[in-house]
Amino acid sequence: MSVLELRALEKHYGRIQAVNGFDLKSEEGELLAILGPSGSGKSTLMRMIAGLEKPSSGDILLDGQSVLGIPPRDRNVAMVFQSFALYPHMSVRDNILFPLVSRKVPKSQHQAKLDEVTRILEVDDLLDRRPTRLSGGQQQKVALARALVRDPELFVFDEPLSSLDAQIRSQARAELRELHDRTRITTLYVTHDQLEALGLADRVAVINKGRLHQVGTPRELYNDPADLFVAGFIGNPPMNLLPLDEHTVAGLRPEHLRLHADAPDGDYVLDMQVAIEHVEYLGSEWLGYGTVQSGLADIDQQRQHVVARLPASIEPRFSPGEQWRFVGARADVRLFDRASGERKASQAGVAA
Ligand SMILES: Nc1ncnc2c1ncn2[C@@H]1O[C@H](COP(=O)(O)OP(=O)(O)OP(=O)(O)O)[C@@H](O)[C@H]1O
Repeated sequence: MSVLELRALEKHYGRIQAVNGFDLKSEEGELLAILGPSGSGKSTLMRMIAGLEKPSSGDILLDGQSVLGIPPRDRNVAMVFQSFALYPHMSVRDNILFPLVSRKVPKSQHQAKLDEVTRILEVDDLLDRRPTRLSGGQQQKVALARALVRDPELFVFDEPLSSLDAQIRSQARAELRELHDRTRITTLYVTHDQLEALGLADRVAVINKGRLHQVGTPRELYNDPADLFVAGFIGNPPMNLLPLDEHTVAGLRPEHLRLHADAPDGDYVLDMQVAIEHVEYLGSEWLGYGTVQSGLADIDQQRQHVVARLPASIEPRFSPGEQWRFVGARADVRLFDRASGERKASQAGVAA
């Protein structure tokens, strides 16, 4: 088990700041997800860790030792790509053994390593086949076996599930987690898919435009986003972000937007009249969409949309075309500074 540490890591391409001063440290044996939208710097970061790209400044350490001077093949970092990058002309067996051959590990050790990883990944019956004849899920297992065979100190996964069908993705996710729990190899899991990051990782680092916005457990990110970017990115649909006054944006999860009529005596920070526009039934829940008519700052300058989420078991009492009074309780509302986007330290001081 190893600890990966990034210190003030930067990469710029001319004037583009692809990675902008990252400080990040994994725990030993942790599965740490790097989550960000397209162009946020995920690939650049990963390539620097693998040694394929040189940082502009800063340092990358494995177990306290800088790896910057070490060429990629000597870094004990195993990458698994979204394309799996298997060699089509080689059998599954030769694909799995390839890292041992290229690192000149004595042949006498190959069979034991092969047995070990094929048992863990349950690919014993695929060894004589060509990768092109395998399903996506099987190819993924072979790619994982090939990464595991060299006993890496660190796994770096680049969206390893994105080329799989939606149906087998959740199963593949569970298998990845199981593999991690069994091997406890420190893993960096790079993805733009929040479901994957939140569902798999011990902690998630949220990045955007080369900047690290927040590192936390999935629960911390969901309940306590550090800034407006994280608040607007995590959750589907994400937080309602509503201008409360000149200096403050209020964030409220769709499931916390409630009808005033259901609990008229609460301690509310948000109290709004909402015109219902449409209601969606999604099987497990209802989503109600509306626009705020009163109760916020700047309401006359721009339309403020809100989304409310209800469990499918509750029939919505509101219908399109109606106006209802909706509220957000103090305990549920998160406050952000409008200018900086940062979370405000205290919920106090805002009038209900
Ligand atoms: N070789 C390069 N030369 C110039 N700019 C680059 C280069 N590689 C990446 N960039 C720029 O750096 C920024 C980060 O790109 P990067 O590929 O790391 O993002 P990403 O999060 O992996 O995106 P995606 O999810 O779309 O792959 C982008 O603005 C990109 O255009």
